[in-house]
Amino acid sequence: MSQMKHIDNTPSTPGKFKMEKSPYNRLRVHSSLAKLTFWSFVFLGAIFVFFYRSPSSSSPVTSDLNRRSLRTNSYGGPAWEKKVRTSAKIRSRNGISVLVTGAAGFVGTHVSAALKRRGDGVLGLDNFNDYYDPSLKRARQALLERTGVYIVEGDINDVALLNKLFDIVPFTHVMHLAAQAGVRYAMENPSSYVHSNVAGLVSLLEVCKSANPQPAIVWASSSSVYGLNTKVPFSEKDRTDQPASLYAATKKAGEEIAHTYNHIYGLSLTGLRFFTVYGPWGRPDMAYFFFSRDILKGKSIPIFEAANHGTVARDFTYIDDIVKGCLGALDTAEKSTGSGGKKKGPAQLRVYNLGNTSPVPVSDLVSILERLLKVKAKRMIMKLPRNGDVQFTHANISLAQRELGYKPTTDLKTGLKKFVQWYLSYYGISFPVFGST
Ligand SMILES: O=C(O)[C@H]1O[C@H](OP(=O)(O)OP(=O)(O)OC[C@H]2O[C@@H](n3ccc(=O)[nH]c3=O)[C@H](O)[C@@H]2O)[C@H](O)[C@@H](O)[C@H]1O
Repeated sequence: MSQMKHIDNTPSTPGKFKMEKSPYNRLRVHSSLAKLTFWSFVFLGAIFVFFYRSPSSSSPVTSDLNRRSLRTNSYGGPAWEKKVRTSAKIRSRNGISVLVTGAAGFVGTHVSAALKRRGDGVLGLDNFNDYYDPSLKRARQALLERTGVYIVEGDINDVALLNKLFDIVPFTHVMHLAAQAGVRYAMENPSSYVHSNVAGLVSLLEVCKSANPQPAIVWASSSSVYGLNTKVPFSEKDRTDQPASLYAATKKAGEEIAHTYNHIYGLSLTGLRFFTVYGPWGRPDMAYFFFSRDILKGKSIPIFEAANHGTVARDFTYIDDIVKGCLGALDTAEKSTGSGGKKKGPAQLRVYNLGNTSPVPVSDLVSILERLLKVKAKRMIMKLPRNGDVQFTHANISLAQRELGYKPTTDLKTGLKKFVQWYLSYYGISFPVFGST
């Protein structure tokens, strides 16, 4: 303490000390001090105004990113590294080690659990944002923890964290499922789509390209890239240059970005176009999920229809079928060819539809839910809003069938029954629902 005082009182330069001795200088010093104090206040005032009044600091983008806790929590230390290593440890012959981004998400949880079950090493990464109820994500995390999968809490835009993970584990594969999902929400919060689906993808690929060895990457694209395409069923060869939502546009951008990283750096990249995936542990922002909630509550549900009472339909695909498609893509992914950020030869670049090949009108989806929940829905027929929805989706899956061994086996009725079973038990609703279907 006394030492501190001594340091504080010591003039920093001998010259300053000398100045204090002349009365003239003292006067000058006082007036300079007054000036200094005045300008300090002006400066502090300006800082206050900048940080608390600036429109950019309270802009929806900044406040939204803060609110949605996209920042990486602290990480590091031997205990943390041990958890990372243990989770990613391969436990079967010919197993792979996979970094699963978006592991606390719907598809991420199911894929992580399936990989772990067959003995692969799995490390999860998720930012636990609040796009929908984070407690559901925490429940999925708890589920995965029980199977031995650790989820690192962090954002895919955090390059330092990603590099650290690759330093600790030489991942053979990345299953990239972290994304801003939802077609309609893109009009409310466009920047979150750019943040996760474009910037986040680039930061992940930047890290993958420099990793040694480079991993093979399988990632989630979307059926929405077909946009206004009217040729059915949708084939991978069809045009995808007419997206109907910003969500679709960012997924399409992802496919082009994948092409670039494959071309320049020799990264092995496989994009999977998921078709309206549903099932237990699903996303509450999706229609089948909130329809179930609102039917049980006796609330009316908006059912979209196209012009001239046209049917709106989706190729709803059950989660277990999607998981098989993801594993098929991982298992057939060839190695990346680059090293040290340099391409050494051509690498695999693939895109597949993962759908069910059987579109169902949304009104039929509601009828199935009514039977399962034993409650009549209050239907409110509405015109399909012009906010990104397309009238129908229908996947041609012959390419995935041929090359990934993908073969969906669950129809909507069977899949929704499993969903409703899970929904009632998860939310503790006791209800004599089953038996009649
Ligand atoms: O395949 C995809 O790539 C996308 O699938 C999913 O989008 P969608 O197919 O639009 O699913 P979802 O919202 O459940 O609406 C289902 C149906 O209900 C209709 N719908 C919807 C809301 C409503 O209030 N009323 C209604 O009729 C609606 O018109 C639609 O016909 C994912 O959310 C998206 O993240 C992405 O992965």
